[in-house]
Amino acid sequence: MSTLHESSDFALASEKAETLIESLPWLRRFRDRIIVVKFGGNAMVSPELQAAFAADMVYLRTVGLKPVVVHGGGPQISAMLTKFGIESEFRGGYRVTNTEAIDVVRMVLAGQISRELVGLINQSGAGLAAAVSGEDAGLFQGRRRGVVVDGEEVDLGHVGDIVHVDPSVVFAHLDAGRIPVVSSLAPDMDHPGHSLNVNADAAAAALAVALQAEKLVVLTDVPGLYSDWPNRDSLVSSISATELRELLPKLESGMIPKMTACLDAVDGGVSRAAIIDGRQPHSILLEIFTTHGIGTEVVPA
Ligand SMILES: Nc1ncnc2c1ncn2[C@@H]1O[C@H](COP(=O)(O)OP(=O)(O)O)[C@@H](O)[C@H]1O
Ligand SMILES: CC(=O)N[C@@H](CCC(=O)OP(=O)(O)O)C(=O)O
Repeated sequence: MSTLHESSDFALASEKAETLIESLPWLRRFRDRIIVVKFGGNAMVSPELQAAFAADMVYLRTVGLKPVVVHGGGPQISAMLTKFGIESEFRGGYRVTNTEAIDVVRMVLAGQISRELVGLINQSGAGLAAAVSGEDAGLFQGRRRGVVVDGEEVDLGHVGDIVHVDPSVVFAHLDAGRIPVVSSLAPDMDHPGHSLNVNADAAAAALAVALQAEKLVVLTDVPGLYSDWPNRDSLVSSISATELRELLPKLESGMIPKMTACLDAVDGGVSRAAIIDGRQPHSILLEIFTTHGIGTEVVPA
């Protein structure tokens, strides 16, 4: 037998009901809208968090939104490269990817992480998830890029930008009621038969623009963008595209591709972009369905 503690149970129940009611305008606003969700490798820190993420995607789809997942896997790629004895380094936030490394990148992204996420989503919502690599069905076309670090041009090897997106395959999955899970690889359009390693933040932004998504949400391992990193008092709750453009040259490492992606998305017509803490279970539900959201939001203008 269990007993009721009337006042505390009542308060807790009221709080839960208020949260549900708070979600109502957001359920209306986002109904039938596409949300691109970037799930970073650093946010996939435990099986529990991955399972919570998968359940969140099923929740979003079930209440009428259209989530599209773009996953990362930086730390997992690094671990596999180490296992194979292949060296890799990051320059300007991007992995230098030689001919040996690109095979490992593809194996980890499309062969391991994508499969795991599809499996987890399908455990929560049978048959909802479908894996799509950027190399499939003409989804992405890429072009090699270098990066300028301290004024010097650095060759990144098989690393590229997405220069063309054909989102038909993603729309087809969405129309069929599925949750597409996209890996950030692209065919190298200048070197047929070769693949490019695309930063997953950049891939998510390019896809969000092509789909004209309502929102891009990036899950990572910090609560959001710090304007004066690593000063923990400088967490930004909202920033305009103009302010972000000014801040961008002062940013470091992992935040450079992430904030560039948010800026590209908003400049490309996506209404909003947000960076949130993927280590907090169900953070995406709080971001989408509460008035103040969490993390850092990037807004146009
Ligand atoms: N200004 C900043 N604000 C927040 N995090 C920052 C900043 N500058 C650098 N970082 C680093 O960026 C990391 C997130 O990028 P990254 O490691 O590439 O994550 P992910 O795997 O999610 O893409 C954070 O863990 C943090 O260490
Ligand atoms: C060019 C480049 O750096 N590609 C990334 C692709 C994976 C990725 O972006 O994963 P996260 O989102 O977890 O960082 C890499 O090789 O790590």
